[in-house]
Amino acid sequence: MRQSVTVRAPAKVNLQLAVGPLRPDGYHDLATVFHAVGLYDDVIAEPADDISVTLAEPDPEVPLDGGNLAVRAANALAEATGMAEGVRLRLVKRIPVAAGLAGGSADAAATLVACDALWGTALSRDELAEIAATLGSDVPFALLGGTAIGTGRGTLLSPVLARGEFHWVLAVAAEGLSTPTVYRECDRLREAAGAEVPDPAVDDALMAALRSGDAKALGAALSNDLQEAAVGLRPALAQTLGAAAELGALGAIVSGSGPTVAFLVRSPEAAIDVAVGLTAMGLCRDAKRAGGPVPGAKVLRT
Ligand SMILES: C[C@](O)(CO)[C@H](O)COP(=O)(O)OP(=O)(O)OC[C@H]1O[C@@H](n2ccc(N)nc2=O)[C@H](O)[C@@H]1O
Ligand SMILES: Nc1ncnc2c1ncn2[C@@H]1O[C@H](COP(=O)(O)OP(=O)(O)OP(=O)(O)O)[C@@H](O)[C@H]1O
Repeated sequence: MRQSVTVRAPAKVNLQLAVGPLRPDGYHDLATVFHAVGLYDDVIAEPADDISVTLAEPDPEVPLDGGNLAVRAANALAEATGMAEGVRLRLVKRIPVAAGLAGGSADAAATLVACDALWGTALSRDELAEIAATLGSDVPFALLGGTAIGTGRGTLLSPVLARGEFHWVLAVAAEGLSTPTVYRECDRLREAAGAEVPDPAVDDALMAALRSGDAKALGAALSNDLQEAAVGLRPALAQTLGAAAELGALGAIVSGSGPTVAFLVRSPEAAIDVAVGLTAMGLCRDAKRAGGPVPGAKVLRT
């Protein structure tokens, strides 16, 4: 048996997030364009008698019991394969928690890959993706990485060929937002407006921008149906989004359920300008630079 496996777990932004009506099962049908970016957690897995998790840096927001998404992933893989092995998981968290960047989902996907290697279960990517979908709507994409269209509740994926690399600045807020709360607020706003909610569809202009690698067109095409709800719950986000033009960004969008705001910029140099500007204006707790698209959960070392 292997001694230790380290897997890299990247964050994501949603370049588009179109949200359909509330379904009877409590989820919403989506048409989303996921995009994995170069901001990573590391999941280090070592053989053990039972399944446990520790953090490289203590963080009271991250549970250390069976509620941790990495532990849930290890349990789900053990159950699906009949494995009696344990694992000691250590998380090096760099992705901010409850930030709309799918950090917990990234850890879950990376744990599936790590335990699959450690336990020698050798499941196919499709088999891992099936287990991933039981853990959360963002987890199958966290396995796949790159850029992909997500439909259904976000678990039906089709990869997109994006030309070139894009540069991002992620403006991290001081406090997270709960994903179900943001979806509920979106439903409430829609009900109050009384308009019919159309079936979600992927935007052609966004797809064309990705295919041609046109960052300016991509900046103009970014969209998120959860943005109004996230701003309603966290009004300060309006100011952060509003700073995009002044800072020379090509576009800005709330990432997923927020509250992180993702700024698309022209170059790594422009990313430094935007990060410095956001910090100087006091608009975020932290401004993280990242490029993308990048591969999903991937073994770094064994
Ligand atoms: C906002 C996004 O990050 C965009 O990619 C995802 O849709 C959320 O994915 P996630 O955090 O993996 O979400 P899950 O753990 O599957 O679901 C948490 C809650 O979010 C809401 N939810 C999630 C996905 C979806 N398609 N519709 C929903 O309404 C539901 O209230 C659900 O109970
Ligand atoms: N390994 C983990 N890392 C971070 N949070 C975790 C983890 N396991 C469980 N959680 C819990 O999950 C909640 C959501 O955290 P996460 O960082 O995944 O949010 P998010 O990025 O907003 O998710 P998403 O974008 O997928 O909706 C946190 O409040 C935390 O208590």
